[in-house]
Amino acid sequence: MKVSIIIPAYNEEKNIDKVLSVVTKVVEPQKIIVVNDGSTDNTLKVAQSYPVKVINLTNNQGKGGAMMAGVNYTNDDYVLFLDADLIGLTNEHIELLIKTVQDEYIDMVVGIFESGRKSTDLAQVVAPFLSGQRLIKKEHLYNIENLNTARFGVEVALTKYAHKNNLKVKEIVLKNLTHVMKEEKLGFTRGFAYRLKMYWEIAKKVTH
Ligand SMILES: O=c1ccn([C@@H]2O[C@H](COP(=O)(O)OP(=O)(O)O)[C@@H](O)[C@H]2O)c(=O)[nH]1
Ligand SMILES: O=C(O)[C@@H](COP(=O)(O)O)O[C@H]1O[C@H](CO)[C@@H](O)[C@H](O)[C@H]1O
Repeated sequence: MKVSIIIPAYNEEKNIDKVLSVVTKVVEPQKIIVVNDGSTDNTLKVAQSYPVKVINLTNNQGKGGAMMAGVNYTNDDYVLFLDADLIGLTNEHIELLIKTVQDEYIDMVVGIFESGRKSTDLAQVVAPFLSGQRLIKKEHLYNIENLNTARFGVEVALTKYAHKNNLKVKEIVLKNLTHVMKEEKLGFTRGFAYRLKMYWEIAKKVTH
């Protein structure tokens, strides 16, 4: 089974090291694709300092657009999406995600944070279908309309497609994993405003 890891990254210069230092030890470098989504910080430079493929989008496309840029680049049959701001990622997490698809012929595996931090654990208990950590058979992605413009609605679009088409989906627990929250990245006011924008992008996909 051939899997590429796709990491969409927008202004993650402070966070992406923690992810790339782990994935580059587990997976062959040519299988790792970082998509710099028009960042205005040094994300591009940091990503380029690792032995990975870096796709540089000069304008911000939103998360869905960045993910699909990676999907369109790879020839592998499966793609594993990981957020660039994970804290506590280990090779066991990556191996578990890949092994689950391999052993159980699952179409999509969704990784859920547990015992990472109370706030992020809770967010994923409430809305596991939003998780950015997921491995999926690439062919499905071409059947879903407008993923590249879905921005933060991309996970809802994937979840809805999976449900409608009776895909085999499995949620697995990723222990001791969390991520940097928007308010931590941007400060409370800007972070909260960005969160509301994300909810709007999600809501548009829920109702569409
Ligand atoms: O326009 C964007 C917004 C986000 N991201 C990336 O998508 C992932 C999830 O975004 P974020 O961490 O902001 O969302 P959260 O997990 O806080 O909801 C991260 O790797 C971001 O760098 C992106 O590539 N383009
Ligand atoms: O879990 C959530 O409610 C949101 C927000 O996370 P935080 O409140 O910033 O920890 O994060 C997820 O949702 C986004 C939209 O589906 C995904 O793109 C992110 O990858 C995911 O972490």
